[in-house]
Amino acid sequence: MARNKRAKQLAKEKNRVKRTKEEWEAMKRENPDLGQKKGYHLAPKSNEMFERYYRGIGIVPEEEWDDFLNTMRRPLPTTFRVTGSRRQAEELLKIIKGQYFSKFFSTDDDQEKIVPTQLPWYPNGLAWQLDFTRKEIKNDSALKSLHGFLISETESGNISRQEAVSMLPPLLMDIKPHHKILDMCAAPGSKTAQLIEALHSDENVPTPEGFVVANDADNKRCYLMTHQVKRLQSPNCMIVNHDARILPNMFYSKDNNADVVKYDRILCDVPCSGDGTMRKNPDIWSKWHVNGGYNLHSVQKKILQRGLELLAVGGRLVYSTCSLNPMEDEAVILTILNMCGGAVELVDVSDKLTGLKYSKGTYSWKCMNKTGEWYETEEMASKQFRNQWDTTIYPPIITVAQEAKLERCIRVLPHQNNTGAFFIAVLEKTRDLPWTSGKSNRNADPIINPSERQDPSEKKQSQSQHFTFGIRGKNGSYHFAKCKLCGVMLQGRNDFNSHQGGRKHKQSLEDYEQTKKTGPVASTDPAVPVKSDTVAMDTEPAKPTEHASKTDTYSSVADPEKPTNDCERTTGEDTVASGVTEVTARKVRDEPEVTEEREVTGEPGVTDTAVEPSGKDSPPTKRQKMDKGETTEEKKETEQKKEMEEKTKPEEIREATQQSGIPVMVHGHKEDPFIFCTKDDPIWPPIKEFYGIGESMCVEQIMYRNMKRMLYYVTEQVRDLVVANNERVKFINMGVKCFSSGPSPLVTECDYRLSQEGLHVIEKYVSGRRISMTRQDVVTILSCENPFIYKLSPSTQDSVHTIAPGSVIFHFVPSESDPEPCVEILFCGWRGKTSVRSFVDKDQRQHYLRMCGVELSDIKAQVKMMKECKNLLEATPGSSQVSGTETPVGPASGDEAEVEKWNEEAEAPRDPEADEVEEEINGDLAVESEMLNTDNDKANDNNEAGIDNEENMEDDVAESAE
Ligand SMILES: C[S@@+](CC[C@H](N)C(=O)[O-])C[C@H]1O[C@@H](n2cnc3c(N)ncnc32)[C@H](O)[C@@H]1O
Repeated sequence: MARNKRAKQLAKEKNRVKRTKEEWEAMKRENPDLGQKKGYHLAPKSNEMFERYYRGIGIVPEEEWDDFLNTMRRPLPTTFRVTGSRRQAEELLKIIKGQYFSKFFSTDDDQEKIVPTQLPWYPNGLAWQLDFTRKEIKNDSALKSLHGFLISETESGNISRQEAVSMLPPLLMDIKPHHKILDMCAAPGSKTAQLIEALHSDENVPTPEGFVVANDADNKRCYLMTHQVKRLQSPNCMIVNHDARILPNMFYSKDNNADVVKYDRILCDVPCSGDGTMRKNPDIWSKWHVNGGYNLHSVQKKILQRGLELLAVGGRLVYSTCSLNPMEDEAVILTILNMCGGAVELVDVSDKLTGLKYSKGTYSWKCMNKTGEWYETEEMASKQFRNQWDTTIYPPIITVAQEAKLERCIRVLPHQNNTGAFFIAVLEKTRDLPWTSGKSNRNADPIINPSERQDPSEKKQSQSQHFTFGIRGKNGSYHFAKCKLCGVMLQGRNDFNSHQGGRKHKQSLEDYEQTKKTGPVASTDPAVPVKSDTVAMDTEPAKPTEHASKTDTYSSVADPEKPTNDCERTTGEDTVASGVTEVTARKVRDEPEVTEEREVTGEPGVTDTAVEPSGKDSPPTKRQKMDKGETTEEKKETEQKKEMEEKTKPEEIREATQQSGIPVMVHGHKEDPFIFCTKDDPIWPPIKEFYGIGESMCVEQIMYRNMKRMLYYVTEQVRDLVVANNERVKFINMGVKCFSSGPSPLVTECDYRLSQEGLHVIEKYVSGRRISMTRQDVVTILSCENPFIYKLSPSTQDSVHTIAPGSVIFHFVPSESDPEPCVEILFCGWRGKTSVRSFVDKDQRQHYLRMCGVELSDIKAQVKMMKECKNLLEATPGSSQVSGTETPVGPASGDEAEVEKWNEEAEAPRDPEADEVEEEINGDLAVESEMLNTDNDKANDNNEAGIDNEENMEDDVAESAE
């Protein structure tokens, strides 16, 4: 019987796919370009099911529907925000406005111009939006150079290209430097980067004591995030790799009685169907399926539930999705709020969003099945639909939604601000959750399944004693009830049956009794802020149409100008949505299979519900998994785990630990261990001596991996957490690189060189090997490959001569007489016998040159001219000294100084990473630059650097245009 059903369903599904293919073929016939050319923008931007669903549930007011749909079909504008220290950000913004934006405003024809728009709700005017297409980038030189500029400054960590709406959740977290922050689903890390920036944003607190734990379940995406986070150069961040639903507790020390870490701020940017990103990822149009939202509802609830467990009382959690779907948004929030019985509240953040247009969270929605039938209650739903999905997807009665203050949720619709769509709910925990006792013990970690710690003999509770009944369905059964003790709203038979089973309910009862003994937490009912008679109404369920109109549109400030150009965009965030899309697509594809297996097992009640935290809403046990069949995601996870276990050899690690006597940590597959230096580590004294490092720098905060080639620095708090939790938490990455090994015959005392990445963190401890310089010196060093010391200003030369060869810190502090831009510049370099050089990568170098007022874009033309001159000279008979420049390496013959310099530099160690980049930057042209510069003209030096940089920019632009 079950087999027949399965066969039928498969056939049906096949037909559906076939029809879609046929449709696709037909479209291809109509448009021969479709699918032929590279470029996803040719994907069809319509989906009947999508339109039917979203028009039906009413989150978009009818009169705005066309505007909504048209905007969804347009490409997304480019947005970016300026980051870094306040001073640097101000200066960079001046450059952006002066050198780049001004070109857009200078209209010399009647053509519609691109108008950069400031995002009014982003602090200090540091976020901007531009509406342009790739074609426009190609054809417009101003756009091209702006694009190159954005790419370069993004790499150096001074600009973040991020979708506008994606900037909202971190802003609403109200982060302070002492906060312990958790990002539960963090990859690829655009919001993590914003969280780190926020942690470091108070310039009066140079070393924040807080930290960011950035987690993602996908190991590969954790590595993507590593790159993103590295740009921020923060010693306060750790990347970990866990399923957020069962994210392990961290403890403050290894001591068995140690407190569990509770976070002050948590970002729960859950995996979602991603239909809010269709403007950026048009392929979602064809993949979208109504089941996507139902599928993800359960995992979203579990992640949010775990987040709230890990949140400190008084702490704030921001839940967000880039989905429009109430199943993934309000339904998740409401379920979990109900489960928390008043211990968690939605926060009104409307005063923080001045200038942003958005819709309030909706009180109601409807469920649609894949054939387009609508269900407003669980009772209305077909048996198959009921069995297939969680009971918590159905809309609540209006009073419940009102009590939960669902209107405090924020839904940004694309046409409101010309952005992607987004949903945000800001939650605050006012007391311990009903099913936790406040302090977890190690064995109860994670608290995902409190029910399993219950004595089964105590399960039975009297129904009437503990529940207030709500609405009675047509068949006479209650489809709404509220637990008097824990305040949980129960919707439908499944919830009710499982709740009255008393697992979680029993836990709440214990908490209640405990509260009565130890003193009041709340003045009245311990967990239920709601008057029970509010819900004890035997009335008809509220009609969804009543609620749909609750979706008010807000515009607290005058309408910001909205660019309306039809355009395409490129952002650094593409990877975010691709991950999301993957999940969606996978889920939708998996759907018939999962359904079938549930039916085959004959377990209609197997749907996991978040209202019941005990058991059903917890991640499935092994047994359950076998019964239900794992989803593709879970299978992948299991495979990853297996792979990791195979690659981790505990015996070897134990042995290494015993031999070295220092903590050895093994995490993640293919991971080298993280090893922290000890106080008497032999690695440290030569470094300390050579660089004049004070006692205040704690060697135990220095970590290395494998061969001790690179030394990384973390804050004390991060170090303590890593050491205390290395056996339970899978750490992927942390720390900023502060030294790298590179022995040189010129320096016998110390084999380690300073690294630019961690320089700003450790420089305050370094008293030796610092060279103060003028701004012109900075330009000289950054624009020539190995300028002679005599090319520097006299005062700088004096300073250089007091220091022996080796790694150094170059430091420029602007004085009042220095022209703008006026910022402090600090970078690593090398003092050779007769020359100096920088160890700064291409993008950072460009950034510093800009911060010195060098206009890279204008240099290009000059260098082009120089190149032409050079070619002309080469073609001229008798110009032998210039033809020597064709030799890419080695000095020009006969020039003594050049020969000496060449010999010396051959001895100088090079940073392997910097080398790669520098070779790319300098290449033959830089060598040419030195050769061409026979007259020591510094201006020409700068120009040469300019051509390199500009050419690299062009490459970048070309790459991203690909
Ligand atoms: C919407 S994306 C996060 C985007 C990210 N916050 C950002 O701003 O760049 C969702 C992420 O959740 C991850 N994910 C999916 N299921 C997860 C789970 N059970 N636990 C933790 N992460 C999960 C995915 O790998 C994906 O990277």
